[in-house]
Amino acid sequence: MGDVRIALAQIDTCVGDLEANTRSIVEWTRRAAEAGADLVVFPEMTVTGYPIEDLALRASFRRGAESALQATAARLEEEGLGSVTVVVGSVGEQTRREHDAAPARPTNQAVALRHGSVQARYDKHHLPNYGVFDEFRIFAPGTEPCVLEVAGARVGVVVCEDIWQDGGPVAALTRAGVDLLLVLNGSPFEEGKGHVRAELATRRAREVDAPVAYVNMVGGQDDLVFDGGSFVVDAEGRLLARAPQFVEHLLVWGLATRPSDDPATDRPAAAASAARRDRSRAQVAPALDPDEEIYRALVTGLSGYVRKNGFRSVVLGLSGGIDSALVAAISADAIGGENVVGVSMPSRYSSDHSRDDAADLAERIGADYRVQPIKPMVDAFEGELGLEGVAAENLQARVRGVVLMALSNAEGHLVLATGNKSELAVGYSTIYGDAVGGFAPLKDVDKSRVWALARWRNNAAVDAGEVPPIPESSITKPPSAELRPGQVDQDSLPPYELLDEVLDAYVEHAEGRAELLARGLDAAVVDKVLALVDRAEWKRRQYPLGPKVTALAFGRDRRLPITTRWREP
Ligand SMILES: Nc1ncnc2c1ncn2[C@@H]1O[C@H](COP(=O)(O)OP(=O)(O)OC[C@H]2O[C@@H]([n+]3cccc(C(=O)O)c3)[C@H](O)[C@@H]2O)[C@@H](O)[C@H]1O
Ligand SMILES: Nc1ncnc2c1ncn2[C@@H]1O[C@H](COP(=O)(O)OP(=O)(O)OP(=O)(O)O)[C@@H](O)[C@H]1O
Ligand SMILES: NC(=O)CC[C@H](N)C(=O)O
Repeated sequence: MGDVRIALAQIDTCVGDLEANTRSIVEWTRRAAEAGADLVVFPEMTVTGYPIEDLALRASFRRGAESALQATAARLEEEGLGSVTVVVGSVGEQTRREHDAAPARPTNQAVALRHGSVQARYDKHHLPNYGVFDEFRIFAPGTEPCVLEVAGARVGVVVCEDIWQDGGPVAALTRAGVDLLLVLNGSPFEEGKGHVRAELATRRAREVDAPVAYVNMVGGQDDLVFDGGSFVVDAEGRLLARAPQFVEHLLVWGLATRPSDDPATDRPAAAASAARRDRSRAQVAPALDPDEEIYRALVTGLSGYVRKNGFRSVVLGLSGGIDSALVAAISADAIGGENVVGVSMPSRYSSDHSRDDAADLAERIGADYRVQPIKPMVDAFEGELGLEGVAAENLQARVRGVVLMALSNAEGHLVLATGNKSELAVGYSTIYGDAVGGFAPLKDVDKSRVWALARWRNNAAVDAGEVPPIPESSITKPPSAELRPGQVDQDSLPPYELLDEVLDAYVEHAEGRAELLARGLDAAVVDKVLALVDRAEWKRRQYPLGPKVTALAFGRDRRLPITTRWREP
């Protein structure tokens, strides 16, 4: 047996775009073939995109995916790529037993294509059903392991969650003996997850006593961001190759084995670690700094959402504050500053510096900057309705929401909501006001991190010899909604540093009041924050979606009843 060249095609698929996804499979297989690959492996559910949620339950969708898969096999052969073994993911159907009256259930499938036909199919065994995943609802689990023969090597195939659980297919492959374990992944990004994936791969590599090739998808899909970062570890878990994060990439690596009648061991020679060594000089992309990683995840999430939903531009209100400034900078990095419409909407309480900072920011990022005073509109509403207090304050935010939605309707921009995770936690936004929009880039970023990301982005610009996008005063000024004279957030909220500490314990770690007090937190602060968080559940449910970047994002990760009388004792 000679060298087996393996290509990990880290691509960006779009859910439901069978045509584009399969075109991409052919294109990246061509690149892999040019790089001399015997085997090219794509991410989880390549043909359909991931996650497909209840599309899996539509027979018409499953038929469409299967015919796209068959057409891809034929096209690969027609284009002279048939000798490469191509492993892709798709939606499959459970093999039905004879006399089985129940309709076949969908499966999350890996499929090996070669010479124009399907060589093997593997159904994912372990279906994740926690956090953002609901795979038990839509898929039936597989029961059989899968081993491919590629250029004389035995290649085991599993899908994502299969390596997160003990037993099942990895145990079966250990018994069967493999030279390589392939893992097709749709593993959503969250802070620090790279280490977890590497540890898991190491564990499974040692278990099967063979290298593990882990290929992950890249790109944004609704509230999920896929960061790529595909990699290969050897049988001891040492890193051999790693793709960069947040970009499509082809990672090529060579597995070399000695002849199959290895006398050094009585185990199947193909599975013996002594019979394997890595001869590749594949690249190892450097790991990213934590702030850069999150910033780039946000950029990827936003650009994916904009592009895949057919938008070309975004619109947002520029207040001169840090949240809108950071969202504008992320937008400029995602789709180009010229596609960002920033609107300053001064009210009677807007300070001069907030307008200057908004204009300065827009100039720095090259945005389409507009000024739309809202005073006449607010006055008209106030006069007609006779409003005062909170009702009058919120009117300003609501008029701004109307202006942004009007620009969206008239010119086709996606409206961005600028709220951050801390505000979302305590309901500190005006519903149907600054909470309007289609996408909320900072939804999973707490206020402390908002400042850190702004500083990171500005420093990165300085390092690159560019103009920092965010005006320094937007970073240093005290946060204010400017809904009444001299208002600052800290009139009604604890300092953000303290607020974020309480939120981290209560929301992210689901600690109770007693545990919070045991941390030494002030009882009055704890009681206030918990009451605000509990009361704001309904507001969060109506908030636009935004990219998940932490272990626990509001939305699918944290599902609480809105109507509940439970309060922390
Ligand atoms: N359980 C429930 N189910 C359905 N609806 C419920 C509800 N509880 C209240 N409501 C509704 O919610 C309304 C109150 O909510 P809402 O109208 O939003 O108003 P509200 O939450 O009372 O006030 C908005 C707060 O956000 C602050 N803010 C506003 C704008 C920007 C920023 C910022 O810094 O970014 C901060 C502002 O200073 C104020 O403290 C009620 O009138 C009621 O209609
Ligand atoms: N004068 C304004 N002109 C345009 N948009 C505004 C204005 N004031 C508020 N907004 C919009 O409403 C959002 C809520 O901002 P607000 O100033 O109330 O609080 P914030 O959370 O501190 O946000 P920021 O840090 O962006 O100021 C802003 O991010 C911005 O999109
Ligand atoms: N698609 C999957 O099976 C992903 C599940 C796995 N726990 C991950 O987050 O990577």
